[in-house]
Amino acid sequence: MFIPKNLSVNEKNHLVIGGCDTVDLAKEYGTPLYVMDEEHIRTAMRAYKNSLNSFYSGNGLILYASKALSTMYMYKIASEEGLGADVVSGGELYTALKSGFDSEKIYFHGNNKTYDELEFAIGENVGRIVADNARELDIVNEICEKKGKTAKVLFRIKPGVDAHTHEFISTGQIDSKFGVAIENGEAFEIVKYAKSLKNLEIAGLHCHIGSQIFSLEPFKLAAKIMIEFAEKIKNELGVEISELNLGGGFGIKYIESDTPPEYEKYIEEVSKVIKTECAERNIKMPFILMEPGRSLVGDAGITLYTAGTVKDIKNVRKYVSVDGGMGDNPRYILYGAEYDAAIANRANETADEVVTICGKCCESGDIIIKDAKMPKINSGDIVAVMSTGAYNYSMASNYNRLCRPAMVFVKNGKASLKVKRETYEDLIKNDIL
Ligand SMILES: Cc1ncc(COP(=O)(O)O)c(C=O)c1O
Ligand SMILES: N[C@@H](CCCC[NH3+])C(=O)O
Repeated sequence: MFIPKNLSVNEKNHLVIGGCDTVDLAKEYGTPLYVMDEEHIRTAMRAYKNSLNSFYSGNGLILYASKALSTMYMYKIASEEGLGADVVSGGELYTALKSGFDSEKIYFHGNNKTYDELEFAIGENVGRIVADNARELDIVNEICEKKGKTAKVLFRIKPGVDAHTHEFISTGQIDSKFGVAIENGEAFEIVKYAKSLKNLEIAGLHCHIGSQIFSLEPFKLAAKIMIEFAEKIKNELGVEISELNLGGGFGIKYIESDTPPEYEKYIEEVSKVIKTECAERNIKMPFILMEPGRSLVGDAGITLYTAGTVKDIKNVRKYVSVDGGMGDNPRYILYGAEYDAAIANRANETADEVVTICGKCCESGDIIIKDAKMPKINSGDIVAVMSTGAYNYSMASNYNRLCRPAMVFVKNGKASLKVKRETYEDLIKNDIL
């Protein structure tokens, strides 16, 4: 059982986050409940920014990869902290804009942006379109022609780097649906093609090699390959990039044995590679973008559940069912993801049982933690699952017509509701009899 550093235990033996007693939170807002530690998020954002200032003279911008947790309040925090945002759909873009986010600082991603989405993005003057393929360039060019605008584009490049992460979240290799590869010449061809389109301005290159990565080596290798490619298009096409976007992917601690390096180290090392490679190849040092998602919000969040059925199948397994599950956290069923948990109302008890914490959906794979080492859990206990801030709410579903949980942000002992709990009415609001 591992309790992240930003959590503590109070005199009632209750788990505390952002100065708030989690048992009180569960009482006031109900369960399941997503709880986000606002100060922790802001501190992580500042750490990224400060490192960029220290190691790359501030010549860059941190973009919040909002797919990790896309809510209006999250865009507000990112904006207040001076970050840009990476959005990947019309829906994320709409949410960001509705929160008042500066469209100039929005980078629009996606491997299959629709015509409508691109028209929306260009109409709203998003800062950059990160172009995935040649078809998309044609659409962007056509929309710009119609609107009398110019779009600034980056190209999503597959640098051919193995990120050593789960197959489903590995994206830098040639066999990936995202972007164009360097190794088969497609990347070169797309830059050449873009040059021929009159309503585009080539701003630079982008890569993203995967997610939940612990080793710095793949990031450094990707940066090197991207600068080599920048040199090639400069020499052979006369295209000089002004921006290099290195994506996100930085891993976080979900369980005790996870050991992510500090992001300061990551930015320091990658900056060194860029400086050296640019100097050697006579390339102008590009404006750098980084797109962390998980590492900004992942370990800032916990989910509170109420334990219900406890089923001890002698000599087989003990199951504790909670009032949520794969609907609010599908990461076990998708990736076999591992989590740690505590009993919020008896936080300091010794973990001397092995139990499987499962959800209430009609799927045997609806598990949150398999074989968790926990103190004895009784019906009615509040179970707090750690590090659920990223890719939980954003990937939540209404499977089995469960209502998506509420989300509160906590800070200095105060909680503020930022996403309301869905109601049965919400579930049927688009149904037609
Ligand atoms: C293009 C792009 N940028 C950034 C991210 C954020 O990744 P992470 O949450 O692992 O930092 C992703 C998701 O993997 C992505 O696809
Ligand atoms: N959703 C994934 C990561 C994919 C990141 C987006 N490309 C996860 O929960 O780990």
